[in-house]
Amino acid sequence: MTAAQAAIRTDGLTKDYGDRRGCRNVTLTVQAGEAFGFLGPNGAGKSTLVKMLVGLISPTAGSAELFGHPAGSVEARRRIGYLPELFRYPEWLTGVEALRFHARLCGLDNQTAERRIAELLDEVGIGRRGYDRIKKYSKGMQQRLGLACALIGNPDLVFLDEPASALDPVGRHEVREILKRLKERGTTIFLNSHLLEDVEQICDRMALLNNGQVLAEGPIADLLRERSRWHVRVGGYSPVVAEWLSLAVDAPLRVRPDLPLPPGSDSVWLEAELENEEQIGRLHYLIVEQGLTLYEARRADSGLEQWFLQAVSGLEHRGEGTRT
Ligand SMILES: Nc1ncnc2c1ncn2[C@@H]1O[C@H](COP(=O)(O)OP(=O)(O)OP(=O)(O)O)[C@@H](O)[C@H]1O
Repeated sequence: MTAAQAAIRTDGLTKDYGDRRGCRNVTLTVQAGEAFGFLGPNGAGKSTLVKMLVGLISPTAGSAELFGHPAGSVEARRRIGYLPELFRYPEWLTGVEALRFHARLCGLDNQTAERRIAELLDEVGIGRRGYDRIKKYSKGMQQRLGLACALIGNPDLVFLDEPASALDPVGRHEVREILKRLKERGTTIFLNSHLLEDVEQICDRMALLNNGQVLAEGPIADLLRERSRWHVRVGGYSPVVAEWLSLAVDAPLRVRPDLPLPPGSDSVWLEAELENEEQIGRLHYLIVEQGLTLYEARRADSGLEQWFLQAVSGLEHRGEGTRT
């Protein structure tokens, strides 16, 4: 990819709020068409970075470009959509009126705006409720409206700051599907989220921010190629076989009597700490080879969740109190 094709390029981007650190020396590239996850504990500086990228606040130092244009410039803004983390729309408007307002801001003519609004009401699951006043919307409905507003101008790059935090599991699933469709259409997605499962399913690459600084960055698959915990349910278990399996895969294996079993089952759950995903294939093979029955196998945690917890454990989190 050439420099001009990068959707986002930051160089030493820094923001201080007086003596409080927002972001420090962030250098990142997000290629056009990529879905990029931006993770970090509360107060890490994620929203601060997004606000600089969309041009809502100015950096203290460093620079940022979107599609080769300075962040905040009209040329850059023309290509983006933004769903802020904390947003409120005027409650007396209907959802459709709020969307019309955003369509005007994006410079859409009336005909295009009405067509886009009808498409988006459907896509984000608001439907006919779009004609209700926003004051009657639940938080989840408001979040769906926010997503529609961010997408109204058919942006090349969309910044989503916690787009599913107020949604129930069905709503989260729907938003995930919307983002997957956007990605298929080639839209670049910058996703700030604490919902690690969403990041894991949608994003190609990610960065982890802590205390304003990037701790790790790369393809999710590479970052996750680390130790993971697996649960396998087997029949015909004996301690001797389990010990043999543990030696054969070179990984600790222990029984988990606390995990629920189907009624009447004489199977047991085993937990394996594996260094890499290849080991799980070998473990399955050996279980069957030893004459045990393999009923089910699953990853014990979201791989990303475990990675995140390990990455930030022992580090100082800024929380809301620590100064620069
Ligand atoms: N306008 C502001 N004035 C002063 N300090 C601010 C301001 N905005 C953010 N901060 C501080 O900057 C730091 C980073 O905040 P930011 O909101 O960017 O973090 P975040 O990673 O988005 O957090 P969260 O996950 O909780 O949304 C925090 O310590 C916060 O208190």
